[in-house]
Amino acid sequence: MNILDKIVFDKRKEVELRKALIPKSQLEASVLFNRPTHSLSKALRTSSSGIIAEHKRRSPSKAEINYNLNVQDVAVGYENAGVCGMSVLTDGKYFGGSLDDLLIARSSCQLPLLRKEFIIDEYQILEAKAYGADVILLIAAILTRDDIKSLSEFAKSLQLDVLLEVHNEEELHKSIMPSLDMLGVNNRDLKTFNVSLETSKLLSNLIPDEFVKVSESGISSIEAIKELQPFGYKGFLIGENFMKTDNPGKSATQFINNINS
Ligand SMILES: O=C(O)c1ccccc1NCC(=O)[C@H](O)[C@H](O)COP(=O)(O)O
Repeated sequence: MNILDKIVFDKRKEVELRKALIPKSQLEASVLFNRPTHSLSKALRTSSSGIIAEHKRRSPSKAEINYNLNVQDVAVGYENAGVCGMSVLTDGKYFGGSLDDLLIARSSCQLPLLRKEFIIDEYQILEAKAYGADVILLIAAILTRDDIKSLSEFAKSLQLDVLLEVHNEEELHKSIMPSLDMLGVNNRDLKTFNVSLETSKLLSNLIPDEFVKVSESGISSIEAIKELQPFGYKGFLIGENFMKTDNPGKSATQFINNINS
């Protein structure tokens, strides 16, 4: 079983337990559930940097990245740096994250927040809304076209933006539909962990113009951003490069200042 299959296998069991613990009606009745959301795709269209900065303690490809930070400091630091949005990993087992991280980020900043999760069930979208997310991620590698359609339409009905992630042409072709806002190309192969910016370049002209293009993973330099911009990318999801430092907000500030100089 590859790592992605293993994550999804574990996630199915986790979601069933979560559903038994907190009924949907309780999520729908929560304070944050009916708040207005902030659109990440709209913010990216007009942003000069397009940085979506991630909170990520560990990952299957890197093991530990940073356990010495608190989410509030990271969120405030990213907001002060002028990032366009923040991604919060909520998977516990493989990334050391939680829904509480999302809630703390929500209470700490006004940025559009992406729930970075392996979403396979509508219940997780209700959780995303109840814990303060503005955007959900759908990963084409773990979903059928029918799943992508029903989950994205459900997210849109809750005024959430949808970022659909692909890694190859086949995933892209099966996924394109009007209920998506952003198409993300993951430069990391989630089965082998190989990273190459060429993936974003190769797939860019296959993404229709109505979707905001986001390049994800393995971005660690201004040169990478400058290389990807001519291919139409407006969003750049960066995790480890900021999170491996003592002060991710400061790293993001320096990064953004260099993009704009
Ligand atoms: O990061 C991993 O090792 C990973 C492994 C398996 C599934 C997903 C994984 N990462 C999720 C992400 O997409 C990244 O956290 C995100 O794009 C930021 O990447 P990076 O800047 O390289 O930390």
